[in-house]
Amino acid sequence: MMGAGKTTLGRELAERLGYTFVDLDDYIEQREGHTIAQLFESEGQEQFRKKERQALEAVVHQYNGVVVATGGGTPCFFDNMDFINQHGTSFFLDVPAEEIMQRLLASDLSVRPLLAQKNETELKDFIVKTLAARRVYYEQASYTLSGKRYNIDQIESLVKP
Ligand SMILES: Nc1ncnc2c1ncn2[C@@H]1O[C@H](COP(=O)(O)OP(=O)(O)O)[C@@H](O)[C@H]1O
Ligand SMILES: O=C(O)C1=C[C@@H](OP(=O)(O)O)[C@@H](O)[C@H](O)C1
Ligand SMILES: [Mg+2]
Repeated sequence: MMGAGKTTLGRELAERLGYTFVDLDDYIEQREGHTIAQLFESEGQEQFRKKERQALEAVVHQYNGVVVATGGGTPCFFDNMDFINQHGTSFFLDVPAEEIMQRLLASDLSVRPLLAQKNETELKDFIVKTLAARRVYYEQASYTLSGKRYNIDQIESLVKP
């Protein structure tokens, strides 16, 4: 989910493993020459999801030994979750909604177009509802990491060949 810490943890895990780190949002922004917010604004979410899937495929083919931090919506469109699991080991960061809320409120909401311009009540409502709707996709991950803090040694041991 947005704010769960995929980008932060992914970067750290890649460093530990000596793998390349790719943040899928950053990758799309570089390919397209526009920010995620601009892409949502100019083309809408449906077109963004197509670009996101294309980027996912491109990353898988481009790198060998890569940690990918997807966007929070990536697993929930097309057969992306199957694609992810066919090509790697996946992790669902199952962070409590209350903690996600705190993290997002302390961050810049404008970079996440689905959250921009929401007040605190709307944000809370959106996170709880979206998390509930997306859980069915997220739970298809190879591993679920629950809670606010993770043991990076443990995660490393799950992916180390
Ligand atoms: N384990 C953590 N504990 C507290 N704050 C965190 C943790 N991981 C990430 N954050 C913070 O939460 C926000 C969202 O993290 P980020 O890695 O961008 O999440 P995501 O990529 O899943 O949207 C950032 O401000 C980040 O600094
Ligand atoms: O959950 C989502 O639908 C989205 C999550 C974002 O990534 P993060 O999960 O890294 O914030 C980004 O891909 C876009 O704003 C849409
Ligand atoms: Mg991210």
